[in-house]
Amino acid sequence: MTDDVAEADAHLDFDLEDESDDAGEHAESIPLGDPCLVVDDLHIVFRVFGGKKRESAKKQGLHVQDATPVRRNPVKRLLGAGRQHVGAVSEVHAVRGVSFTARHGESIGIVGINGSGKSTLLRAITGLIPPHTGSVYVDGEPALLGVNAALMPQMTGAKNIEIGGLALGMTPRQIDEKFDEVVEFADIGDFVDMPMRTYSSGMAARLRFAISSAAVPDILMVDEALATGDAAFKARSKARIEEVREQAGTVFLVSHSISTIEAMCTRVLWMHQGQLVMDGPVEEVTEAYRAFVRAHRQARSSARAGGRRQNRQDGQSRQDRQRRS
Ligand SMILES: Nc1ncnc2c1ncn2[C@@H]1O[C@H](COP(=O)(O)OP(=O)(O)OP(=O)(O)O)[C@@H](O)[C@H]1O
Repeated sequence: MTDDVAEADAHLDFDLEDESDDAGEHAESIPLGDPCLVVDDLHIVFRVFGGKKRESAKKQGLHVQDATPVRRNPVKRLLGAGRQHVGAVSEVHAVRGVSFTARHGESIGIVGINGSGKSTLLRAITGLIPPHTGSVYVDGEPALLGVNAALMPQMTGAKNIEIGGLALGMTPRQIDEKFDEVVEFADIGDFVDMPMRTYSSGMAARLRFAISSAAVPDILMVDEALATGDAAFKARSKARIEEVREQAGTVFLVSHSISTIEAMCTRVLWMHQGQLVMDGPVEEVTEAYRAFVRAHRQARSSARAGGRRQNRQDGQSRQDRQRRS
């Protein structure tokens, strides 16, 4: 663990106490295969136009700096008039020097407070975001259809199963064969013929998970989808994750629910302020992460109590002064 963790700011937001249906369960370790993914000193930097993201990223302790101004060709500048962003260009260093190796058959949880870089790391592994520096070597095809992935909200669930399946490299025939299974797994019933924008967030997340795991991918990425499901869905998801691992696939699971991570993973990566602060067996990392979260909750509530005390004292002194004058 680095000093960064000890210095973490008070911008914390997570569900540590959501100990749910899967509390107390543990994923079984299976013999691991060869490495299937190597992440080597990976850095991801976003260029941000205007000040809003920059301020929120700064609050989370991320490294934000002014970027060198982009010189635009004068003709393009004129053509683009009215579409230019207002405010300075800055950079958010969302992933900072992350390195690790994953093996076939591993189920790896990624934990960390909001804005620590978990989703960015997943998206970089799938190739959705190019590395600023460093490298990602993948053996196999990662499937990422987490809750942030863009299926088409205006299209029906059925059409999205087709699009999602094609995006994952399935043939139209394979999609046809898997169709009923996906609908049943997602438990969306007749909603399959309704546009996805009419779905509850839970239904949409379940459908994404069902699509992304339909083809038993080499690397399955799951970003929070399981958090929105009920006990039965979680049990089905767990079985699906096991199936992927047994067929020598690798699973990455981002979740704010420690009990879900404990139930479904065999290894945990803890991200903080874009860095990998701990990488190890589930119990070791979740114990340290729980302690970190509790310490910061305590620090935050003491700071709030101190603030209230100070306000009361200030109010009292004001009243005293008014009485005297
Ligand atoms: N497209 C983007 N442009 C600019 N900054 C971004 C972009 N995507 C993410 N960021 C910033 O990068 C940092 C890491 O974000 P990321 O979504 O990876 O964190 P996270 O750990 O997944 O957070 P959460 O738990 O809230 O989902 C945040 O400060 C975020 O504001």
